[in-house]
Amino acid sequence: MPILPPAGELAPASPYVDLDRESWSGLRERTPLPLTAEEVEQLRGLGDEIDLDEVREMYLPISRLLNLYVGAVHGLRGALGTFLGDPAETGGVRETPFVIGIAGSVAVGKSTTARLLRALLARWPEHPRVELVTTDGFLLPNAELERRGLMQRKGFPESYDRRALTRFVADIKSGRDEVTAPVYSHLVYDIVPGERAVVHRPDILIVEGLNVLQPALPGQDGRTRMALADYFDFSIYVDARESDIEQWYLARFRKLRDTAFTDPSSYFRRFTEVSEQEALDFARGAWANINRLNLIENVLPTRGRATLVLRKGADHRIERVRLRKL
Ligand SMILES: Nc1ncnc2c1ncn2[C@@H]1O[C@H](COP(=O)(O)OP(=O)(O)O)[C@@H](O)[C@H]1O
Ligand SMILES: CC(C)(COP(=O)(O)O)[C@@H](O)C(=O)NCCC(=O)O
Repeated sequence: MPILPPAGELAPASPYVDLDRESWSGLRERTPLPLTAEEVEQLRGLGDEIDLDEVREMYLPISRLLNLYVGAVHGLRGALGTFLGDPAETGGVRETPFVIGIAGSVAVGKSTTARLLRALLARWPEHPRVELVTTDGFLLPNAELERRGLMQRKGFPESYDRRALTRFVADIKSGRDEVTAPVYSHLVYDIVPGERAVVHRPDILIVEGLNVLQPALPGQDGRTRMALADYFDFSIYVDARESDIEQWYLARFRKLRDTAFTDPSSYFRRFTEVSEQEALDFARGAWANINRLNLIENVLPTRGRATLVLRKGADHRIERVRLRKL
């Protein structure tokens, strides 16, 4: 039975506003659609069914909201600059990039969301330079994962160099001209030796990855460390039913078996040489023992921290949107 507050007292306000498709879609107002059907097709990931109507109805309101947030945060930075005196002397707080984190399970479609938002946000004249980085570049190399007994934990928080990832975003946030990150290859399933991705002072930085909303690591000597999310101005959690995500993961594995896995340098090439049934048995195991476990133990518990939760249905269309208002 629900416990009612004593007469005269208000129930605690929910920190979220929950909207269905129709209500959310109306919030795009007159935001123009700057993409064509062909561009959407190029941006969407393998198996992600998003089309131009979905972008117009559900992604344009996100673009409008983020444009308003960027303006508001710049206003706040102006206030901080005024308080601190000459902004140039205080590290130019006004010019700090706006940072967006995008979290969610393996195979939920984070990278499609991130690429679409990058394209939509870059069309606003106020913030044309939008950079996108994925956190996989900060995975420990396979040799190190093996040394630590973590090869079956790829994607779990402990499989990343979390300090380097946080430092990377902190450096961009502090307005450095050029910041670099290691690069991960899905094809060879490892960090690419010697390769670096370069980020040059963007107006907006999008950081996409499984664990971007994880709390801070406990520091030594009782000192508090900064978490990656402490550098975010806005965060998005891409959500869906666990059974739908599993189906998307398996369908993608089947498609990859006919495409990327046939490349001689693919780590998964052996699955093109066994029956589809055997390959899918492996994928089911990887889902159950690695990715589902990580979703339940680490990723899903961070959902409540996101500014915006996009809940997708089995057809990949966003069914509901939850926006943090407090
Ligand atoms: N084994 C693989 N080989 C090639 N590409 C892959 C492989 N696994 C995942 N990808 C691609 O990597 C990207 C990130 O995938 P993932 O981490 O599952 O996140 P999401 O599906 O939420 O974007 C996707 O574009 C996906 O298609
Ligand atoms: C590379 C990933 C850990 C995702 O990295 P992210 O960019 O989210 O940090 C993930 O896509 C992955 O490959 N997981 C390993 C388990 C598997 O092969 O399904």
